[in-house]
Amino acid sequence: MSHVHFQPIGGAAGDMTLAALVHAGAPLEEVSAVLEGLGVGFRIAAEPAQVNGVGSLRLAVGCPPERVHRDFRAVREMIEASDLPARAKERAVGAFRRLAVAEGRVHGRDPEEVAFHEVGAVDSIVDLVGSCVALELLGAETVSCGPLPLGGGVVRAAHGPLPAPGPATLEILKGSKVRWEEERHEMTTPTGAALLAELTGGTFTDAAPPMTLRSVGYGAGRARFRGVPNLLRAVVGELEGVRGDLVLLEANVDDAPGEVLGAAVERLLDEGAPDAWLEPIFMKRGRGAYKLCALAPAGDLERLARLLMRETGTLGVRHHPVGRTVAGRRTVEVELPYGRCRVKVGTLDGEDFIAAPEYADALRLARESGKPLSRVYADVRVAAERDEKW
Ligand SMILES: O=C([S-])c1cc(C(=O)S)c[n+]([C@@H]2O[C@H](COP(=O)(O)O)[C@@H](O)[C@H]2O)c1
Ligand code: NI
Repeated sequence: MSHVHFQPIGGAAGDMTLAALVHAGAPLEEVSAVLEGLGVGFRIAAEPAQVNGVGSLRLAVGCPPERVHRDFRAVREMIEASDLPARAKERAVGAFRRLAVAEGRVHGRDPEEVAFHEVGAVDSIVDLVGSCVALELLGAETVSCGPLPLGGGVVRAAHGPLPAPGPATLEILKGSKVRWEEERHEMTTPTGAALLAELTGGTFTDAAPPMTLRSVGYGAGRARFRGVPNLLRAVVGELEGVRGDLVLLEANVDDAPGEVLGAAVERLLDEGAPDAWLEPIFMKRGRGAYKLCALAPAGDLERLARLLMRETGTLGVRHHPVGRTVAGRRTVEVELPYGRCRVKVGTLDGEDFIAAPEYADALRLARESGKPLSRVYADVRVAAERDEKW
């Protein structure tokens, strides 16, 4: 299970977050391809930067002039109607909600109707949605972040000069631990604060969980600070060991056809259950039936239990917290004469113990090359050994 810990050394903004995740290994072309599905016109330029000698990435988002009114309601509907992975949608909408609620409080507006100015809207959509997609590409299930730094001085905004930190930034961070730095610059923007507050649930701490380090990325800010490098660092790692963050949902069903049960399993998986399956059982008086089981992240218990009831018609769902011992894992890639395939490598106590070809990639290669799936698996394993990927 992957975890990303952000260190907001010089602060955080939406573009710095996306830049740090891309620099840590999330492929920008894949992020852009998913964003194109939203139908907003944009360009992203990624330029390598040196901040106090540290190699990093700086992103610039541009967009053609557009005449679309984008308030929170419109942005939310656009994200919800998209093909983004369920968790990326939830995270992105949650971040926009925090931004809209904060702006609404500052400017005395209904959050639903807070307008994101056209150019700023596309910028924020690319930064926020892009970061959530990048987290999916890195497989990040959990995120932590150190306390965000707040600078000072004045920033130029659409309505004139504003005090830094922006009033919206402070609204978003109410209830969260922050850090004050003696810089006459804005260090954390409303967009950066909203995204990181959503990803961490508003708890900012330097205490990252123990992990096996996989990659590190640096997102560069634009201003030059006197006291700290203007960088946001993303540290990506694998958590391993005992975890107690899942709940097992179970329901015995004896009156639903197989297609309905199969569809329920698919929906549960699509909606964020890490696993879902059916077990044949015998109920009272020897009646054959199925037990529908799903693992749910603790925070999604109610939503997934309701989904299970709606899909199967069952009137109740049992749930139990489940502990699990998990291995660390990372994804590598191998090149075969007929295409590329990802390989999941499992680690225990820092040592690799298994390398498993990614089923979806191997199946695609088998279909494209006409080779049996078992042959593709064998070729992938040989290539992984040959290239010392594990
Ligand atoms: O334009 C508006 S309404 C605006 C409001 C605020 C408040 O804090 S309220 C702040 N700003 C500043 O605009 C830039 C861009 O912010 P992003 O979050 O989109 O990166 C930044 O300097 C904000 O402080 C604008
Ligand atoms: Ni504002």
